[in-house]
Amino acid sequence: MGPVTDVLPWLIPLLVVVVLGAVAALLVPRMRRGTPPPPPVEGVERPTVVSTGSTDEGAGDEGAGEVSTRSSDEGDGAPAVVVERPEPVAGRFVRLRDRLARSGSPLGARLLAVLSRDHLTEDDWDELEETLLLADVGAGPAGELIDALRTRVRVQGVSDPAAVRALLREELIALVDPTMDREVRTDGAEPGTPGVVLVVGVNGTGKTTTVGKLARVLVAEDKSVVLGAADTFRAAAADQLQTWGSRVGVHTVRADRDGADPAAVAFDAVKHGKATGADVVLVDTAGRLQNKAGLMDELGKITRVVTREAPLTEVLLVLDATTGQNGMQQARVFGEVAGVTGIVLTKLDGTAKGGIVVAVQRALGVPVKLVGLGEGPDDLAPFDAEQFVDGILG
Ligand SMILES: Nc1nc2c(ncn2[C@@H]2O[C@H](COP(=O)(O)OP(=O)(O)OP(=O)(O)O)[C@@H](O)[C@H]2O)c(=O)[nH]1
Repeated sequence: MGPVTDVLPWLIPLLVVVVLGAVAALLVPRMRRGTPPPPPVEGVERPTVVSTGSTDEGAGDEGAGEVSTRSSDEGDGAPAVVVERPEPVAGRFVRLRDRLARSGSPLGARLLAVLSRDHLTEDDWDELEETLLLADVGAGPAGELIDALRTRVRVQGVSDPAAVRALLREELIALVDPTMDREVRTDGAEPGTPGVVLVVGVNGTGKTTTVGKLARVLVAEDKSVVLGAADTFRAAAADQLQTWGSRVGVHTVRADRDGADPAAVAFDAVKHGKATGADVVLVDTAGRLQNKAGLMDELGKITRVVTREAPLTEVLLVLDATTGQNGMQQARVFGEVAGVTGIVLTKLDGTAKGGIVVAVQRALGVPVKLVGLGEGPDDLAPFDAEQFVDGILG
């Protein structure tokens, strides 16, 4: 064989590898870019704020809903991006409620253990009250529950464990208050405007995660959503939010530098949502609680600026259920400065402090609307008083 025929068997595969490499080098950056930026919004001059889509991966890997493909809808010929289909909202609390009873010594089990004793003594009633206080129900509501139970046990002469359990269930439901309106307001307040949900709370409570999970709830309800990354204080917060959004094909408006004006980002997000006919804009904020005046300035400015475009329809305060009385203090400050209309209690999974639901509603006079029951992307559920009580009774 001649030199050419000697070389051919390895030269051909080599050429194929080189050509494939060149094609991949052209395509991969384009795919990474994912959903292209939205059309420019008239009247927005601030060059510091840019709108970007992304196909990043990895926000909370557990329990993702079904995966489907949907083409990016901007029509510039960009390749299809993979988006997830979030789990339906109906039935979420039932799926997740067992997690309420999973903590070391569940509230319901401890209450029932005392209530099932024969002839309840003063000490037994004190023990019941103490159990409620340890679960962060708060002194007022705990006293009310004990008084109501004592009266009913005495008047009705209840001793059968099933009947005692039924009484306790009724009284706990009354305490959580099933009559409160827990709907998250996501419909636009005026024709042609999106619903605008401002999400506030201290860093680390699960605020950004909650905005991401809430976007999935809305997508599961076939709503079109825009996210505003107005937490410009922590560099990674906007990336984290964008990652959540991109997993369900939701666009994020964010600043191109750390420390940009949060109000400008919030404004641009709402303006973009309005211009593109989105149903809902969710705005994540930084919520640094260094002092009340600073917080009031920041949230006040965001509210003023955003409402030039569209009225706020909901202000959700995110609270970490595991922080007990500290959380209550934060709740009061935010309640005073931010006009909170609903509470999201996160990390209710695996805490014995479920009573915080009652305490925080009393302190702020607004309902718990959503609860976080895990780190999975669809572990956020609309709150329901009866399901909650059944969860803590186990
Ligand atoms: N177990 C559990 N963990 C949660 C829940 N919600 C959020 N987390 C976790 O709490 C941690 C903090 O969440 P983030 O969303 O980053 O908190 P943040 O309040 O936005 O903090 P910043 O972005 O710094 O403002 C993350 O590890 C979340 O996975 C929940 O309902 N249950």
